[in-house]
Amino acid sequence: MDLQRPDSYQGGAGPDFNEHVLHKTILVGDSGVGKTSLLVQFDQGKFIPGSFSATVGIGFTNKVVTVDGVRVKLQIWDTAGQERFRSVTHAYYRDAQALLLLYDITNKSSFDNIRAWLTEIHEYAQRDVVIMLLGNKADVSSERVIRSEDGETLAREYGVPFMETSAKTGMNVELAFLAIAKELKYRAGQQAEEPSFQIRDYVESQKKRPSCCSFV
Ligand SMILES: Nc1nc2c(ncn2[C@@H]2O[C@H](COP(=O)(O)OP(=O)(O)OP(=O)(O)O)[C@@H](O)[C@H]2O)c(=O)[nH]1
Repeated sequence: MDLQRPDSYQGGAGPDFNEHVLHKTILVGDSGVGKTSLLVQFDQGKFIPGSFSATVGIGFTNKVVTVDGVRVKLQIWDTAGQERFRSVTHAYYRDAQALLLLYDITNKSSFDNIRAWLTEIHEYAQRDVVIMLLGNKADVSSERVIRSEDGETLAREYGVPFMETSAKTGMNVELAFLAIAKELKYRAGQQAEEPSFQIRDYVESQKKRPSCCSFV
């Protein structure tokens, strides 16, 4: 796949600015937090229950999201969370415009490792990469060990948007990708007179809404 850099990132682009541009988005986080499941839910609207099969290497899915009447093409890369694949996935950070960083609300170490993931992201990714923190498996309330407030606090500390998701029920899955697409669209087409788009404010305002998005 030929990844194109969005020329319009310099600003001043017209309404079709990203019609042929793939915005590279990467899913990262510890093994088992639900990266593959989140992508399958977003792409196919389904959850495949059953035994856990760890991702080997890396793969991608293309998806078009319509935001404010504009088609935004996301190329979403699903990485392997296991330590042994880390050097492979680092190589992909450099071209990423957005990173969805996941932990599992039922797994404390996956949350504790978020700081290390953010250190890696700051080391290998572009300085202006869009980062969103997701606390996944929010449907498993009986096994929750990380409170929503803890996710909020960590996200605030790093200045990134946060939401809890469930790849099983679909809760906030579309919203997470839509918010990323909106931010990327805003950055690509930014005009001096345009009101600024704040992804964190947008996420906060949309979190509670049952449905929010339009996909093609
Ligand atoms: N209940 C529940 N289970 C989930 C959810 N997301 C993922 N799972 C389960 O958690 C396990 C791991 O999910 P994966 O999507 O394979 O995790 P991953 O992050 O891609 O793992 P690696 O490929 O090793 O990095 C699987 O058994 C999934 O069915 C969720 O939101 N809710």
